Amino acid sequence: MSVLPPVRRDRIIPDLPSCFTKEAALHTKATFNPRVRRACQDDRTGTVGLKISKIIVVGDLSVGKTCLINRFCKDTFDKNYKATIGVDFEMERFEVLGVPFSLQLWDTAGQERFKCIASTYYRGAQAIIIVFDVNDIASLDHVKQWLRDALKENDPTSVLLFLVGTKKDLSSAAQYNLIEKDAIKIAKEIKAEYWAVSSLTGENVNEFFFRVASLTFEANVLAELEKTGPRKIGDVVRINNNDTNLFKNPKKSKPNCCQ
Ligand SMILES: Nc1nc2c(ncn2[C@@H]2O[C@H](COP(=O)(O)OP(=O)(O)OP(=O)(O)O)[C@@H](O)[C@H]2O)c(=O)[nH]1
Ligand SMILES: [Mg+2]
Repeated sequence: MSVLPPVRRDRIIPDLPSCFTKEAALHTKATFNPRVRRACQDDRTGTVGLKISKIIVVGDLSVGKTCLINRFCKDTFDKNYKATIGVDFEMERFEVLGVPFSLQLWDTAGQERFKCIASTYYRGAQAIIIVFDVNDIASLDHVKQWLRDALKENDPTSVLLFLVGTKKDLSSAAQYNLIEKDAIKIAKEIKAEYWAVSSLTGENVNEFFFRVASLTFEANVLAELEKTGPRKIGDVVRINNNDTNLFKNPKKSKPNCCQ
């Protein structure tokens, strides 16, 4: 018997959503991998529907990490800045190709004094979302450092990377185009998929998280098929095995390493 309510209708993903730009995408295929589609049709997705995929969101202070998550999960926007202390998380349940799929979105602190608390929660991520503010070039310059820190706790060969520019509403088209060039260059260097969003207007926020859910789901199913059958040429498996069981409550307790 299921202990969970049905997935919200606006969290159902029947097709692979498009990338933001083909210039910096994890892949540019129009549909889900055929093996994944077949596995979903034939009910051969194993434990994928029972697990939670951990997604961590990192980046400089005040770039808009919390607002991004709140826009997607609660459809709210707060114009007042309240620093995240350590970490927080939200759960989002989807249905992808008819299979239930859950993401745990970990919102981490960008402020230096809370970073050591936050970094203890980096481990076991299936995707890392690195956030910068499109109006603040310094926050883009710090992206690689955030990635280095997050990868200390994760397997670089299996984790999916996303680079997200926020506060697009505050930028003129000319300013935005300028920083986009640099951002796409960095996204390509670090092999991340690039997105630009506004949590104030909601522009691209749902599209972005649907893409994160879809690509993480696809990687999970491919990893599951890898366990149960022979690999076929052309399949890309990028996932680790640190997912959490859906029926266990993640601990929110905070370590006391920071003063
Ligand atoms: N105009 C505009 N303001 C935004 C947007 N996203 C966030 N902000 C504002 O930027 C400030 C910081 O946002 P937060 O989401 O709290 O930033 P954060 O990255 O979580 O910061 P830390 O928790 O300290 O790491 C707030 O005043 C938000 O209202 C956006 O898309 N557009
Ligand atoms: Mg925050």
